[in-house]
Amino acid sequence: MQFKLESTETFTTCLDTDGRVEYMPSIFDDATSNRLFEACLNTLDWQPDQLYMFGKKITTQRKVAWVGDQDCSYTYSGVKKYPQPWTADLLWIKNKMEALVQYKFNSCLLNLYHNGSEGMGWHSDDELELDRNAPIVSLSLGAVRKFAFKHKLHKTTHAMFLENGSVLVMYPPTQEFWHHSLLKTKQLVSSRINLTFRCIQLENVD
Ligand SMILES: O=C(O)CCC(=O)C(=O)O
Ligand SMILES: [Fe+2]
Repeated sequence: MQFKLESTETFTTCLDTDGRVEYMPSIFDDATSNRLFEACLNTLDWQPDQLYMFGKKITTQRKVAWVGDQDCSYTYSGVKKYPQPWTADLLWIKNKMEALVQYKFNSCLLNLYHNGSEGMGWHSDDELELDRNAPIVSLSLGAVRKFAFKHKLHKTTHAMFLENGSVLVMYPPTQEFWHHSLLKTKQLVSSRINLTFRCIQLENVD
């Protein structure tokens, strides 16, 4: 399947203190984004996420799929994950993202939000396995959703909408200083898939 990459647009800098976050809308046109959404939805093994909140195990409505090189494993919210193999579509997307930020990724965490009642709470992507010097590239497919950053110390917030086919890049040391969240909404919204391309340091993996 051939996909179209929109001509290069410029990044908007959303955050430039204690890290750097850049947003680029329309990396893929709508038709391509929709095809990629369907491809991810239909070809990956989606599982509920499991996390611990106040010591209690929670199973989310939101679904996750973890994809990566064979030797990658990853601890997410205290649970060890083994990756699914890359599909041709995901490898194609990975190459585009790598060209965009000039960095190589070995894994991708995908989240599927069925509607506005599903989101992701405040956190930072600072797991020990992650290469702290690598950017995290986040591609959004499907419904437009609000995403926000909150500074860990002075609690300043920055919010933005992540559109179909857009990319948000979080450069180091953003994760050290800021939490981020995908906010829930009472508005009627269709489903959304988010892909975060990450770089796992293999030396730290047992
Ligand atoms: O859905 C999103 O845009 C954010 C997902 C996220 O923060 C994560 O996967 O760590
Ligand atoms: Fe995150």
